[in-house]
Amino acid sequence: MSVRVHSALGPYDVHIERGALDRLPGLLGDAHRVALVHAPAVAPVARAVAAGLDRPVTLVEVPDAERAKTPEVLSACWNAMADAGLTRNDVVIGLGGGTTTDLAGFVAATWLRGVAYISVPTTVLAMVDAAVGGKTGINLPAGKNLVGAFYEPRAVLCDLALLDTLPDRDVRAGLAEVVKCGFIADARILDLASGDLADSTDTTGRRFAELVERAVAVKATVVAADFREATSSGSRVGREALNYGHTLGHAIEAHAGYTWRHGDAISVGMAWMARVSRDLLGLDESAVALHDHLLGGLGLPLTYPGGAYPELRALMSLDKKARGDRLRLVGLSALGAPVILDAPDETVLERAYRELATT
Ligand SMILES: NC(=O)c1ccc[n+]([C@@H]2O[C@H](COP(=O)([O-])OP(=O)(O)OC[C@H]3O[C@@H](n4cnc5c(N)ncnc54)[C@H](O)[C@@H]3O)[C@@H](O)[C@H]2O)c1
Ligand SMILES: O=C(O)C(=O)C[C@@H](O)[C@H](O)[C@H](O)COP(=O)(O)O
Ligand SMILES: [Zn+2]
Repeated sequence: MSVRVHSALGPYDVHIERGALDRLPGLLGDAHRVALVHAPAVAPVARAVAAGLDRPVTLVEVPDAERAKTPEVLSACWNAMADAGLTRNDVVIGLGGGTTTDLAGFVAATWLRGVAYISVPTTVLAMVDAAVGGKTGINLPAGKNLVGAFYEPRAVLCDLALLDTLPDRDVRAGLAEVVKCGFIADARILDLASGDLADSTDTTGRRFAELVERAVAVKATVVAADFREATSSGSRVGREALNYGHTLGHAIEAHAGYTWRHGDAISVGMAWMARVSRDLLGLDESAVALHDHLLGGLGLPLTYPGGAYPELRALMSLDKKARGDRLRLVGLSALGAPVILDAPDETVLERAYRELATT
C-alpha cells in the first residue's frame, strides 16, 4: 500500500510493501548520475541496487548508526558528491536506518543547495518515522539533531523484505516510534500491539504491516498540517506532538555518547512523560500502566541511572522545543490528546524521573 504525504514542499508517496525497491528505476527521471549513500549493514543491497540502475552509481558507505551523523562524515559525503560529479538533475539515494537517511537527506538538501532525494529505509524506525516528513540532519556532542534542514524526498520506498536481516533489538526499537504514534494519535495501534506483543515484532506478519502503515499515516497527517513544526501555540500541539518522549530521550542519547538506540532512549522518555503527564495533566494511572506494559513488553528500557538527572536536565535545555530558558515538553492529558507543557514544575520532573528508577 502507499501513503501520500502532502507536505509544504509538495506531495510524495511512501510505498510500503515487499518488493517496493523495484520502483526505484522508475523514479530517477532524467538523472545522469546517482549517489547511493548507505549503511555498512546493507552494503550487499547497495551493490545489487547499483547493478540494477542503467546509469553511473557512486556508492558512498558511511559509518554505522549514530557515528554517521557527524560533521566529519557529512563533509566526507560532500567530497564524495564532488568526486562523483553530481549535478543539479542528479539524485541522492539514502539506503539504511534512520541515521543514514537523516544524513543522506541532509546531504541532498545541501549539495548544490538541493538535489533530488529518494529514501530507502531499511529499519522499522526509519520506515515509520525517520524517512518520512522531511527532518534531516546530524548530531553534535552538545545535542541531538542540532544541525539540519527540512527537506522532502521524491519518494520513500519501504521494502518490508529488507527487514528480514534486521536484528530483533532494532525491530523492537523501531516499534517504540510506532507505539508513540498510538499514544499521541491512533488508539488502534495500541490495541493492535497489546493484542499480541510477540506477533507485533514479526516483520513478515499482517499485524506488523498494519502497525507500520498506521504509524506512517499518523506521521503523514501531522506533517501535512505543520511541516515546519511552527504551529503549536499555547497548549495546542502541531508537529511537536511527534516529539513525545524525545526531550528526555535525546538527552539520554547525548549523555550516553550516542551509544544508545534512539528507540530505546525515547522509550525511557515516554515512560517519564507518562508520569509527568499523570502529575501535571491528570493522565489516568491506567494510561501510565499501558506505557509500561507496551514498552516493557516489547523489551524496551524504562529506566536510566538515577544519578544522571542533573546532567540530563542540562542537556534538555538545548531541546528544539525550548524557548529561551523555558523548557517545553509534549505531555498527554489523555491517550490521543497531546498537550504542550510550558515551563513545567521542575520538582515534578525530577520526582517522575526518580520514580522510573524504582519501577
Ligand atoms: N528525521 C526524522 O524525522 C527522524 C525520526 C525518527 C528518528 N530519527 C533518527 O533516526 C535514527 C535512528 O534510526 P534507526 O533506529 O534506524 O538506527 P540506525 O540507523 O542506527 O540503524 C540501526 C542498526 O541497524 C542496522 N541496519 C540497518 N538496516 C539493516 C538491515 N536491513 N539489516 C540489518 N541491519 C540493519 C544499522 O546499520 C544499525 O546498526 C536516530 O538518529 C534518530 O534521531 C529521525
Ligand atoms: O518528525 C518529527 O517531527 C519528530 O519529532 C519525529 C521524531 O521521532 C524524530 O526522532 C525527530 O528526528 C526528532 O526531531 P528533533 O527536531 O526533536 O530533533
Ligand atoms: Zn524519534
